[in-house]
Amino acid sequence: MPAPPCASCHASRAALRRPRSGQALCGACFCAAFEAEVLHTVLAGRLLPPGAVVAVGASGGKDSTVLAHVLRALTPRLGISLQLVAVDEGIGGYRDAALAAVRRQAARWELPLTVVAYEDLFGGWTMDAVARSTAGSGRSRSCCTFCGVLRRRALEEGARRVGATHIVTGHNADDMAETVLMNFLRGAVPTF
Ligand SMILES: Nc1ncnc2c1ncn2[C@@H]1O[C@H](COP(=O)(O)OP(=O)(O)OP(=O)(O)O)[C@@H](O)[C@H]1O
Repeated sequence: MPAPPCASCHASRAALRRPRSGQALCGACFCAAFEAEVLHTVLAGRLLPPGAVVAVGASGGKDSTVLAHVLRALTPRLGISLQLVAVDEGIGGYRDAALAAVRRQAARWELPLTVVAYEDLFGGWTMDAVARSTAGSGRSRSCCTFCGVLRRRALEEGARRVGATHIVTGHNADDMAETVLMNFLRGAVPTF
């Protein structure tokens, strides 16, 4: 069955159906609607005032890539400036490729990039070293816990180095749902 026409421009075929509204949109109209919603959210919530220096936590993944891309498009209307901050956790075979992606993005977008490495910040400790030291101690599952805490610290340090007034990350509803589910699985639920 052919895709329906775009509900916004009526000229192109729809590429997707928006989950909440059910609206079928083509790629160009979806991107325009998404950018307008982000702009409205930022302005209505006064999240990023004019003049803000915004550090974008850039992991090289899709969420922070979309975040940086959209904020860059909105920069003239918001009157903010952007800085990319990437954290190198020192996870061999994983973060190297992601950091290379962030470097390519920074070059394409002509945005300044600052990389903060755990190894430099935490006296030679990388996540690989943390994993080795916790392996066999029955605490190896807590690697993510260590990494989350250290990453927040590293992002703050990166933001401090570039003089940022705000930090933004690509956390979204999926991440929140994942956190809630993981807390349930660990038995970390509120007791009344
Ligand atoms: N190494 C990193 N350097 C800088 N920011 C990071 C890093 N890892 C995560 N972040 C920030 O935290 C957000 C959530 O990270 P998470 O690990 O949950 O990845 P994700 O939800 O898959 O997002 P993404 O697709 O951007 O990687 C990212 O969108 C990014 O803004």
